[in-house]
This record gives sequence, C-alpha cells and structure tokens, in this order.
Amino acid sequence: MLLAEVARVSAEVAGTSARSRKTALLAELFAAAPPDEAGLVIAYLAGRLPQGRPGIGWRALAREVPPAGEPTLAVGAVDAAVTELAAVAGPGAQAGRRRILDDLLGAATAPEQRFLRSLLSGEVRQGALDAVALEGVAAAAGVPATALRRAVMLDGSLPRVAAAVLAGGEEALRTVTLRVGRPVQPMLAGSAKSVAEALAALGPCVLEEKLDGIRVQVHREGDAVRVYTRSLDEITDRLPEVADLARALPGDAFILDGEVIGQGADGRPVPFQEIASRVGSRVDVAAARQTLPVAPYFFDVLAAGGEVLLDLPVHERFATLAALVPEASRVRRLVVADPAAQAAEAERFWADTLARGHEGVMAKGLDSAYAAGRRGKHWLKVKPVHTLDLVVLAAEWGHGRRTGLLSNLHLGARAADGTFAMLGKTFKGLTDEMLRWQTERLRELAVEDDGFTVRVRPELVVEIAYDGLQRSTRYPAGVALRFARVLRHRPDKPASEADTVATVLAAHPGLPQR
Ligand SMILES: Nc1ncnc2c1ncn2[C@@H]1O[C@H](COP(=O)(O)OP(=O)(O)OP(=O)(O)O)[C@@H](O)[C@H]1O
Repeated sequence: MLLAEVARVSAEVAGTSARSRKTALLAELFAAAPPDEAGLVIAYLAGRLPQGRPGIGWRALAREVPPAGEPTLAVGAVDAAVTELAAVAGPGAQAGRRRILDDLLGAATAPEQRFLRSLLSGEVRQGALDAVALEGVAAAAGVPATALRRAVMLDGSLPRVAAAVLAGGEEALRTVTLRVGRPVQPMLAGSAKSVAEALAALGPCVLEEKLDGIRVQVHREGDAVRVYTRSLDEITDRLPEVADLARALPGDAFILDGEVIGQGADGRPVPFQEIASRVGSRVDVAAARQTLPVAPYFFDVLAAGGEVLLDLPVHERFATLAALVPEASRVRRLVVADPAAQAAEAERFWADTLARGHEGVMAKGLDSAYAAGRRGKHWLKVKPVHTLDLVVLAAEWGHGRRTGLLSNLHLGARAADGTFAMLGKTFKGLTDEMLRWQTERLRELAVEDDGFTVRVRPELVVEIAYDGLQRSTRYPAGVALRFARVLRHRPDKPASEADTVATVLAAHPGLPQR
C-alpha cells in the first residue's frame, strides 16, 4: 500500500469529528490494504513505529529535502527504512541516519513528508485511534466489532488480529484465544470518591487493599515463568523473587494478576519510587534483591490448569486463586455480600488498610467478569487524596540548585479533539532523583528548545496531587490547578490513558464562580 493513501486518510480522519465517518474512512483503507500490511497501517495512523523511536533529533528532521513529484513510496519501504535507521550504531551513526532519512524524505511527496516527519518525531500520537481502527477493521472484514474487540483483548495485539481477520474473516477470530506465555491487556479500574459511593455503585462486591507498587502479570507454563508489566513489557529477569514464587506454586499452566511491593522491617510498604527504581533497566538485580527485596501479592487469576477463566465471576476466580496461591501472597480482602448490612465493616476495612500504609482500596463487583484491556465500571478504586494523571507538554530549565535540570512542568489533560489542554505548571514534589530522571526522559522527547522552555512530545504521564481548581483566563480549558505537586512519574502509562478535561471538570462540580 502506498504511504500517500495512509497520509491522506490520516488527514481526513483527523479532520472529521464524526466517529461513523472516521470508521467508514478506515474501513475503506483496510479493505484496500494487503492483510499483512494492516498492522503497519494501524500503527502509522496512531503515530506509532513498531521499531520504537529511531533517535532522530528534531533539527535533523526539520531539514529541507526536495520532495518527489509523484507518490510511489510504499509503507513496506518506510518500514524497511525505519528498521535501517534503528540499526545504525557506532561512530558515524549520525551521518548514517541522515543519509537514510534523506533518501526516505526524498522519495516522499510534500504531504507524505509532512506525515513522515510527524511520525518519526512522534509528535502526533492519536491514542484514541486504535479504538476507531478496530471498528474500521471489523467493518472491512465483515465481523462484529464486539467479537473483534474480544479477540484483541485475548491476543493482546490489534495488528496481529487485524491481519488474521482481514485474511480469514470470522473463522480466523475463532482460533484466537488466551495463551499462557502471551501477555493480555490488564483490566483497569474506574474510581469512586468513597467506599460508600463504591458500594452504592456496585452492590455486592469485594473490597481489596490497593497496593501501591508495580502491576505484574505472571505466566507459568511448566517451569517457564514470564513476568509482564501493565504495559506488557517483559520484566522476568528484573524480578527473580516473583518468578521463584510462581515456580513454587502448585500448578503449571496459569496466569496471575497482582502487584509487587517492597516492605520495610516494620512490615509497612516502602514508597512507590523505590519499587520503581528497583525494576529500572540499569539496576544490578542481584544487589538490589539484597537491599530492596520485593514480593508479589496476587488478586486475580486469568487462566489455570490451561483453562481460560476470564468470563467467570470474581468470586469464582477468587476460589481458584485461593487454591493456587497461599494467603500470605494474596491481597487482603473483605467480601461485602450485603452492602447495607456491612457498611460499617466496609469502612473499618478502609480505615485499617490506610493505617497499614496502603494507597486505598479496590472495590470489585462480585459477579463481574475480567474485562481485559478495559477501564471497567466493575472495578472502582477509592483513594484518600484526589490525584490526576496529566501529560507533560513542556518543561522549563531550572535556576539555582536546579540549573541544568528540567524543572517546571507544563501539565495537560486530554481534550475532546485529541489534543492536550494545559491546566497549569508545577516544580513541586520533585526529588533530586526525579529531577535527574525527568531531565533525561524529557530530553529524549524534546521537539524544541528556546533556551527557557523545552517543548516535548506529549508522552510522559505524571501523577499530580492538587488542592482544587480555579477559574483562569490564561489556560485553554478556562480552569487552572491550585497547588499542584508531582507525586510520581508514570512511564508505564500511555498518554492516551491520562485524565481528560471533562473528567477533571466533572470532579469539581462546585467550581467557584468568577
Ligand atoms: N487489589 C488490587 N486490584 C487491582 N489492582 C490493584 C490492586 N492493588 C493495586 N492495584 C493497582 O491499581 C491499578 C488499578 O488502577 P487503575 O486501573 O486506575 O490503573 P492506574 O491508573 O495505573 O492506577 P493508579 O493511577 O491509581 O495507580 C492496577 O493497575 C494495579 O497496579
């Protein structure tokens, strides 16, 4: 398929707000694409490169290269060039990359060049696109979107399933199933303001402690154990404790869902930042295991004995979990079968969980299935402090002690049109270690630096605590955060899952009038 086709449809999709029109445009494109290229087309439309970012600075990208007159560049050729770009290493790498880049841009027409530049810089990331692309693929393949969505959730990869269904239709969907060893999108939670609100929304439910660590999905088949993060990256080697524990369990074909935390000598959980640095890629695992041992606490089981359990209700999945995992390695829970009669007991569980140093509680509908990859209304988190997940849009160079470090962060929430609306700035809450880390990360994401402010690709999510909202004429959403401070970086969370302007506003119905 020609890149020109993808670039044209991408522009048309971005230019229309009607979802049905977007779906129709994409369906037409996928129907015309060879099935084995569908994955690549989906990735490009969403602004993703399967190879990851090939380390080209914005200056190199901005250089003018005479465009081609006619569109002849195929998506396969772009993919090959990006693979080549990613492979360039060693002395002379920069010149090598420029040569490949110039050849690529030189083969592209002016509109294709624009598309390629935004793709390579990563500046345009349409997080919402995957959902529409899925509907487009379903329409092109003539299968129900719900069936396709389920297959994608089981398989974990839209590109892979799209290729299969476009080639083999509904028949191909039937062969897609959850496999031990292949990570599946984890179920996510909505939120409630209080335990009472959660009980009212869910009815009979179970309350679990919400541990503040790293989500892990643990797969075991025979003696082979693999550990994946929330974003499905494999981290088996970084958490040998988890693999050891999984290997010691009495079962040999299962998938568990849980959270890894560390505990001090007093049994209280250590701060999240320490756990996050424990799984960092440059950590000496053997040494870290001595200084900061961690342990998994499981709360769900997705498959056991080779059987898929996703559709079973929580209480049945939990019975399987309890047979597989000893109590000491499970999260604590309270079954609230009768919310009206157990309201006081539920409040005690909440108070006790907080007193033990945990982040909050999770309430889960007793009869609910495991909705992989979805932010369900059947799981509700309740935390004592209101926090937001916002995206860093830019950062200002620090002064004094912070000279040479990127400090003051410009924070944005997702707006309805797919862009980000800035809600405020903050340089508070950042430890020296966090400042160092974010400077390094934001430099990788930089698209422009005027000496004061570095504008970045909107990819880094940060969790923010704040005291409220105030009206503001300075910011595009008409509101600004009051006393925002950074709690943590969330490199594991994609910007497409950051909070939206609408949810931020909805959390503050009593916003002071001007
Ligand atoms: N008992 C539990 N059940 C489910 N998830 C739990 C539990 N304890 C801790 N967690 C963590 O809480 C997260 C669920 O919250 P959510 O789906 O909102 O994701 P999140 O945005 O990463 O959460 P948060 O921002 O609150 O850390 C899970 O991803 C998991 O890491």
